[in-house]
Order: sequence, then C-alpha cells, then structure tokens
Amino acid sequence: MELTVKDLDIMIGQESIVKSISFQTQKKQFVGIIGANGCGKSTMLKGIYKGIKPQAGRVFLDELDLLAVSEKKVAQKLGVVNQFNELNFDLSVFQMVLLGRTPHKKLLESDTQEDIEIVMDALAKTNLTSYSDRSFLSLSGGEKQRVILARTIAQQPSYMILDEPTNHLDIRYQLEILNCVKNLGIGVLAALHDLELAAHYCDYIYAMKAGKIIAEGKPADLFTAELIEEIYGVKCTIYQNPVTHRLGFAYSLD
Ligand SMILES: Nc1ncnc2c1ncn2[C@@H]1O[C@H](COP(=O)(O)OP(=O)(O)OP(=O)(O)O)[C@@H](O)[C@H]1O
Repeated sequence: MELTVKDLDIMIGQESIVKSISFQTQKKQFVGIIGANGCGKSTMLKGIYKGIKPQAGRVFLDELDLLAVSEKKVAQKLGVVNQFNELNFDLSVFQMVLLGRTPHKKLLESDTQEDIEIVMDALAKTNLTSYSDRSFLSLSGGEKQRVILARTIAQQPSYMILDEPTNHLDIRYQLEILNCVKNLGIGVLAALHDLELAAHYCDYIYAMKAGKIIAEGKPADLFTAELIEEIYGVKCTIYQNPVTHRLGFAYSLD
C-alpha cells in the first residue's frame, strides 16, 4: 500500500509542531524518519495514525482517507507500534497478542481456530512462544515491546507505523525486530534514532528538523556529514564499514 500525506499541520497548544508536511511512500517501501529529539517525529506519526487530530492535512493509505474513516477501518489496514505500552490492567501475553485480531471481528464474536493460529505464528515470529502464559505487566521493557509487535503482526495490517520500535531492545532484538518487520513485505514508516540501522533497513529516508522535512533520499544519497551536523549538531564521519560493507557513522562533539 502507498501512504500519502498532504500538507499535514499539527499544533500543540499555541505551538506549531508539524509544519505543512507532505510526502508519498511507494508500495512495500521501508521508509525511515530521522531527526533530533523533539523535532516532531512522534507527533507527525500520531497525526497519521489518528493518535492526535491534525489542524490541517489529509492522509491516505491507497484510496482510504484515514482521517475520515472509523478507528476500526484504520486498524484493519494500519498497524502501529509506538513507544508507550503501559496498561492499567493485566493480560497474559497470549491475550495481549489476541487483541490484535479485534479490528477484524464483530462485537462479541468469538475467537476462531484461525485467530489462535495467527496469534501462535505472531508469537513465533517475535520469539515469544515460551512467554505465552506470562503476565504482560511482569515483562521487561524490551519484552513488552516485542509483545506489542506480535500483537501488531497478528492484526495482519497492510501497512505498519513504528515509532522508535527498537527503543528498549538489546542489540540482538533490535536486529530481530527490524528483520521481522522487513520480512513482512508490507509498507513501513518508522522513526529511527540509530542511523546505521536506518541506513541498513530503509529503502528511503526523510530527515526532519523543527517540524519540517528538510532532506530526503535513499540512504546512500541522503547521508552527508553536513546533513547530520545540521540535524543533530554533531560532527560526523561517514564511512563504509569494512566488515559489514554498510554505512558507518563516527560522531564527535567538535
Ligand atoms: N502533549 C504535549 N504537550 C506539549 N508539548 C508536546 C506534547 N507532545 C509533544 N510536545 C512537544 O512537541 C515537540 C515534538 O515532540 P515529538 O514527541 O513529536 O518529538 P520527537 O521528534 O518524536 O522526539 P523524540 O526523538 O525525543 O522522541 C517537543 O518539543 C515536545 O515537547
């Protein structure tokens, strides 16, 4: 599916946080959003997935007008993994992941064998099979984050939005989660802080500063020392890692 964002404006209080952002992703593209703390990445993503009401702008998944249709219609197509996964009540890991099936069901419709199989598959993909009966609230931050990804996989979305999906994860799970998402073969829009991971996993990247997109391109074309200094205020040497042959970034403050 293609995601189209047109002239998105978001204000919080009196402050303009997202300023007339427009872009269009292509089918099955893994698209990254990079930018300094507070530049508006999460706010923009929330505006796209109806977590916050934009002051202006339109958002489409193919032809579906996301801001005009019900939450349920959105959830049938769009999965979201965000940074805050606190719950006020406890569920088992299995029950949490089963919640991912809700958008596809009628009110009070019971779970089918197919739902159970989809949940088992999502647990396997996120290495959580042995956690099935654990209480969600008892999990570590990284384990919770994997459960939320499993729930989103069980939702079987056609498009996924990820807000810092590797936030709480150790190195192995950072790689596993991004591999897992990439292997889903669906369109993805992800805010990422780690530029090496962004360069490796993203087909295309948008760089944000102060609520605007200031640069875009394929990782190999986009990343320059000037851009990184402009965004993050650090000096940076970009090199080809001799072991991985991927882009590497060495930072310093002066
Ligand atoms: N509910 C809110 N009330 C007041 N200010 C807010 C609120 N939500 C976000 N902001 C402000 O909007 C700006 C953008 O925040 P946002 O969370 O979108 O940034 P971000 O780029 O995702 O940052 P980070 O990399 O730190 O997650 C920040 O200055 C933040 O303080």
